[in-house]
Amino acid sequence: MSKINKEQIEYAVRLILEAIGEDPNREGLLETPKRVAKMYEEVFSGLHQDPKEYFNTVFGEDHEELVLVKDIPFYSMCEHHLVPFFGKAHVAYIPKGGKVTGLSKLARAVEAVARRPQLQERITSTIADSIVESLQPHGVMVVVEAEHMCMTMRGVKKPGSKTVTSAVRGCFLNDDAARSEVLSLIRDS
Ligand SMILES: Nc1nc2c(ncn2[C@@H]2O[C@H](COP(=O)(O)OP(=O)(O)OP(=O)(O)O)[C@@H](O)[C@H]2O)c(=O)[nH]1
Ligand SMILES: [Zn+2]
Repeated sequence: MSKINKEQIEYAVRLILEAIGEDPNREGLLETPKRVAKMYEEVFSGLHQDPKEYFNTVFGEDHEELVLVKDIPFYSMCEHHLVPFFGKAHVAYIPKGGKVTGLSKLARAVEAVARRPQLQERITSTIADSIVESLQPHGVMVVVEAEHMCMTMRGVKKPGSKTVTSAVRGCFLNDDAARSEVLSLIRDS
């Protein structure tokens, strides 16, 4: 069963509609609280997932070289305004001791972390730390680039501006060449 209380969301959405001066009983809005509740259940489903659970299965592959999954699209909700921010995550790691995970698991972890009220910095560091804790690799590097709707459709109104965050762990911290390699691979399309 879902841990998200859809009835409570529906009630709250009705209140918001009233508060902005709308009539929640007009035909076009009758189903809106239900739709919003269903949408929130989906976009906040990551709150009840642990990204580390995706790394439970590992292949005993003897590859201690770079693995990079880049351009993983994600959608998240800014925790300050509850409007979307979205972009791409790039996840790199150097496995150790045969702990090589499935490539799709890296994308699943991004999804689980993004589908919560979030900050871009926290998405970036949570992904990196989950990989460190689960796979104990030589190093991890996560780069996230995103456009924040709270900076484009409202407030400072700067459409097209992008925020880039990175989290660097393990051997990448002391290895400029390895960091540059990841960055240039991310840039090459
Ligand atoms: N660090 C960080 N800040 C974010 C993120 N998403 C939104 N913000 C910022 O959170 C801040 C909230 O600022 P406040 O002054 O409390 O809220 P506000 O009056 O709505 O701010 P404005 O957006 O400047 O109108 C804004 O500067 C947003 O740009 C994020 O992922 N990381
Ligand atoms: Zn915001």
